[in-house]
Amino acid sequence: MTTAAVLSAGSWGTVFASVLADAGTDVTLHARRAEIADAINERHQNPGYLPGIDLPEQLKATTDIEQALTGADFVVVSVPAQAMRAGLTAWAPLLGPDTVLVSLMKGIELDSGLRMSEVIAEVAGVGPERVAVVSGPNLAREIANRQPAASVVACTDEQVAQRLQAACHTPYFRPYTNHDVIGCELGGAAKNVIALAVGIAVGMGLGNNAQSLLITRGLAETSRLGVALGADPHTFSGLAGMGDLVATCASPLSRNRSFGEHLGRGQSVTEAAAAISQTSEGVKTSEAILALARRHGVEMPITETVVQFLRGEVDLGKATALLMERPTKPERHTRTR
Ligand SMILES: NC(=O)C1=CN([C@@H]2O[C@H](COP(=O)(O)OP(=O)(O)OC[C@H]3O[C@@H](n4cnc5c(N)ncnc54)[C@H](O)[C@@H]3O)[C@@H](O)[C@H]2O)C=CC1
Ligand SMILES: O=C(CO)COP(=O)(O)O
Repeated sequence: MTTAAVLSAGSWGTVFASVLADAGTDVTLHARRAEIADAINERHQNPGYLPGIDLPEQLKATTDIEQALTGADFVVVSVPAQAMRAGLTAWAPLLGPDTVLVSLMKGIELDSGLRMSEVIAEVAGVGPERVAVVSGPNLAREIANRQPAASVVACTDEQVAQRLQAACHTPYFRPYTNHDVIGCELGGAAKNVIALAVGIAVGMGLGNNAQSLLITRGLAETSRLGVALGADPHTFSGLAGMGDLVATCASPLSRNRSFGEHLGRGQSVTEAAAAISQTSEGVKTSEAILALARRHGVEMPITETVVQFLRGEVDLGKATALLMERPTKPERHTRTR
């Protein structure tokens, strides 16, 4: 039987662990707090993150990281992107020699500009063939309710991707394999920044035309950066690109979109963070993506405006003007700029 450890028991970690359990994988979920592990083991619930959701009875939880990691075929990491390096540095000595590490995270590391799979490979000292990524339109609460969803399992090693695909395929969760790790990860991280922008527009009372503008041009600037980083451009019209962007930007369940809505209604970044209370990766990842774009000479006007607004350099009116009053241009260039 395939075995997996999932670190840790936040929204998506808990739900993806449930998907693995429903797919017949033997899963241990690592929780930092004993009351979460107890609630999962005794009542099959994680009320702090997923109130009212019944988790699979076969899903086990522990606060003992060694117990979680020992013998795991897959170690699935789902913590805030900026906290991942520190966490994995502590866990790395406990990993088995053949363990495959799986990232569920949709963020870029702020200091280094590295994607999560790159940080994992660096910290764990493993090659890219032992690191996989799961990314797609996967709002945790919908999947917790076993509503149909699809996702992408990306790895440079097709056989590893297929093993993970089998380990998480259920009647309600349909994973596709993909070899384009760069594109899948960038699509997941960048859509959080665009979801912030869409949320801001919604909070300002702007309509569907403005939201569609941000989604469509957001995808265009994401694709430009992706191509510059070596991604396959087709990935951005797939589940991990357009698919995730549309689901996140359209859904009130998205923390990033909701965070943006608070900002668009005039709240500060601190007030919005307090109101959301869960991970909104786009806030810090916007800075990381803008730095990457500048390094590669790629223009990302929406991301740049989100960053300026989050820094308090422009207000809502100026941010809107910055985007709308840019010099006009053809919709599609063959160059990256
Ligand atoms: N929630 C969702 O619908 C989805 C989330 N993701 C991604 O999964 C990753 C994790 O997100 P969620 O599980 O939703 O976040 P969350 O905020 O619900 O949970 C974060 C988890 O990380 C743990 N953690 C470990 N070190 C931490 C630290 N230093 N600071 C704070 N928490 C720490 C927390 O205890 C908690 O269990 C993010 O990168 C997110 O973009 C991806 C797909 C869907
Ligand atoms: O990644 C997600 C859906 O695919 C979840 O988005 P949020 O992190 O904005 O809630």
